[in-house]
Amino acid sequence: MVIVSGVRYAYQGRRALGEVSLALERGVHTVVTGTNGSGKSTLLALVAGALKPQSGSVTLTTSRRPAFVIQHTRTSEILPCTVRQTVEMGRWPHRSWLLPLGPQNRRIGRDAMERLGISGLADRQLAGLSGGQRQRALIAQGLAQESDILILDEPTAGLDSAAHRLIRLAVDEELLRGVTVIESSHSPEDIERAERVVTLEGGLVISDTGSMFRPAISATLTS
Ligand SMILES: Nc1ncnc2c1ncn2[C@@H]1O[C@H](COP(=O)(O)OP(=O)(O)OP(=O)(O)O)[C@@H](O)[C@H]1O
Repeated sequence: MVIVSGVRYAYQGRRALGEVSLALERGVHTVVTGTNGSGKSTLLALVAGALKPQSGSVTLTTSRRPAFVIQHTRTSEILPCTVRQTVEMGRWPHRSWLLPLGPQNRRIGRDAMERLGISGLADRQLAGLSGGQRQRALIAQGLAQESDILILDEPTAGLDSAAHRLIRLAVDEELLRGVTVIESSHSPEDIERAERVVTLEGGLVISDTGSMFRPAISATLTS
């Protein structure tokens, strides 16, 4: 589904990612972990196509653009849009050219807000929200894209346990739909739930468990 082959990336000549090669299988939940500055966000941005490899290549065996959810701390504090507008941006690639979003696209946006427990915030400005609320809006935008690859950069960082659980549930639902999920996390709980854990250090992969049995999903969905 995702083939990262000999990828390197440096910011202003300083190495962020050394030579990284990974093949990520369709429908597998991979968590990328590692210390601060180890290159997790850079790797995710390269897979998402938000950054271009300076050498090597990233190949996706899908024609759909991955849904890439950045950390809320990386969004502008002054974005002039509501939560609803933010989430509905996830539907823009699906709308007819220059036309407003139709009822089907709006319904998908509403469903995504509901899954993240933010329907009551729909008309609030994104900039006026707490960090955790803003993070949930960004994740709802990612879900609304209905891509077959969902890339989440530290989606649960700084969230309370209720929000954490909603996000885990949403991710599990995506996995059951066959979506390939790649997320970065420092959380032992998130790492425990992953099928595959890739650990970076200094821009290099220092351990990779490969795909493992997925034990936690059905338990979460039935509890
Ligand atoms: N826009 C940037 N400009 C310059 N250097 C950057 C930039 N973004 C990241 N870096 C550097 O690249 C390296 C990898 O950063 P990256 O954000 O990928 O790490 P990370 O593992 O995601 O870190 P964290 O856990 O703190 O989010 C770090 O040394 C960081 O300082």
